Amino acid sequence: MQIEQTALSGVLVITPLRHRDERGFFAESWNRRSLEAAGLALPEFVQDNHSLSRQAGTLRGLHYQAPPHAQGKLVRCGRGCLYDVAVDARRGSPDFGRWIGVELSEENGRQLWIPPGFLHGFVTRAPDTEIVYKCTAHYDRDSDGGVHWNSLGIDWGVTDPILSGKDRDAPAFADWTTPFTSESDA
Ligand SMILES: Cc1cn([C@H]2C[C@H](O)[C@@H](COP(=O)(O)OP(=O)(O)O[C@H]3O[C@H](C)C(=O)[C@H](O)[C@H]3O)O2)c(=O)[nH]c1=O
Repeated sequence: MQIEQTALSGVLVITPLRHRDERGFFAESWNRRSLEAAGLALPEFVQDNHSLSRQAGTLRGLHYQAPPHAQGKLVRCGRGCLYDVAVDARRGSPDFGRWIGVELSEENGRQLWIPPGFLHGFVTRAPDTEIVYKCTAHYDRDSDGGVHWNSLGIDWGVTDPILSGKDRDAPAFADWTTPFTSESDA
């Protein structure tokens, strides 16, 4: 397994080892003991999510859950290809408002660890793309929120994505008050 830092402190790319043979491959997509042996102790996960987006150019984001329901997410692409984006939303952070994007695909097997306190979104780069991700807090509809995808200068590679009504109407980052007041509050 490989663990790589990104330009955002705390956001990591984790790539499990794939054991390949003539049938295909086998990989341990999640193994707490292996990560801890590599010096990475992630919080406990309590919920797994799975969504399918039928068309390329589908954008879901930028989403968060406010404290005390803030979610850390370990994201991977089970089928297809997507561009996954994390934005630091912690007002106390030197990276506040900064973003990174990573291509996750069934081919590259990469995973993105996004700690609580970050906005999360992705845009699909292939039809019938499936995302699966582990969350450190349960879904809480009342603390679920969003920021407009096109209000942070993120280069999504699309100009007219397929969006939910919620995402189309989300507030711009500049007009939004983050609920994450410091790293400890995330
Ligand atoms: C997130 C969630 C949603 N739902 C229900 C609520 C709606 O009836 C339906 C679709 O929800 P939504 O439109 O919020 O789904 P996405 O647009 O994929 O939202 C997700 O996309 C971004 C990328 C994320 O990181 C979040 O996990 C989440 O915000 O599933 C649940 O029952 N449980 C859940 O955990």
